[in-house]
Amino acid sequence: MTGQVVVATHGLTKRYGGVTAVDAVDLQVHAGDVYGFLGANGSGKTTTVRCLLGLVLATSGSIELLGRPMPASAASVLPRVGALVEGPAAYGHLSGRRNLVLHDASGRGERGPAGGGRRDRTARAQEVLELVGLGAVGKRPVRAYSLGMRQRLGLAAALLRRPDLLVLDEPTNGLDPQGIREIRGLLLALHAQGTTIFLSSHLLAEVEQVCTRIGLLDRGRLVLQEPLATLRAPTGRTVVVTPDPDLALTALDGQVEGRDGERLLVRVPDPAALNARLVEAGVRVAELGPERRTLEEVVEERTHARAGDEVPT
Ligand SMILES: Nc1ncnc2c1ncn2[C@@H]1O[C@H](COP(=O)(O)OP(=O)(O)OP(=O)(O)O)[C@@H](O)[C@H]1O
Repeated sequence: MTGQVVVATHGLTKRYGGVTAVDAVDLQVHAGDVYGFLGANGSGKTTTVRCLLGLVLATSGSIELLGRPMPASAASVLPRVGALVEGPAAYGHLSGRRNLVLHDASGRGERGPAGGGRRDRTARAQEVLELVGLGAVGKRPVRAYSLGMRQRLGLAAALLRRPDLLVLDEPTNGLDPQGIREIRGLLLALHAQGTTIFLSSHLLAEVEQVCTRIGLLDRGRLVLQEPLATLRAPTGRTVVVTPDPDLALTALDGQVEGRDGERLLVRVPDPAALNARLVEAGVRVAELGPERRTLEEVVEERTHARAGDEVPT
């Protein structure tokens, strides 16, 4: 299954009147990915997710989910997709568990573990409640739930059918750091079990910790789509922190590209070789390692790269 394309779009475009919310986007999500779909507010993430799930119709372009065209194959594809889009809806006067049972019963198409009678549904609901950490409060009415609990209930609903693909739009919205950590752990566990995850978010640090591949939207356009490991690969420079920066500057003769107090950026790709040279020259080294860009730096660079492109209309 790994390597198979589970989400593919070609030239996906969505216009609302004069606003192009999504602009010729070519997405590729492979089986086994945790795909981090990044972009500032209003960049078009939610619209893209809605198009993927057949909730809005694209203006042009094509979409395939799990190898089948969307929305034409929605009836057969969607039962294999778990989705959490823009804040989960639930009946406040009913318990979390009852909401899940209703959700289960109303689902389109039945597959695998889904189906069965009321007892099966209740058991399944309890199972996913426990998975998202709501096992003990499943019988309470949802109106008594905190925002974080509601978010987790939404995630539980998305997991009911043991989906092959999980599509989550800002799943940590409104959660506190503890809640964010819990969702992160859950996503990692699901990923380890083989679920492919498409996660839209504007929280770079979160995405950096769970995702294997990154797509970045900037004003409706996909300006970056690469494995995280590639983006975070060493830049070919080495960072040195030393209490003897002047001595280091002399010893490295022209290879220092930047200096910030005791921190030097050196145009040498091999930290071990550089360390040997510094020690030999009598330079004390406090820290030394390959320079890597953070996801935040990459995103800023790609987003800014287009800032000057704007043609006034
Ligand atoms: N139903 C709609 N009618 C008109 N314009 C819309 C509609 N939905 C979205 N848009 C516009 O499309 C653009 C992209 O919005 P979208 O909600 O997809 O962005 P987003 O990246 O998900 O942002 P956020 O993180 O704020 O949800 C915005 O300019 C928005 O105003």
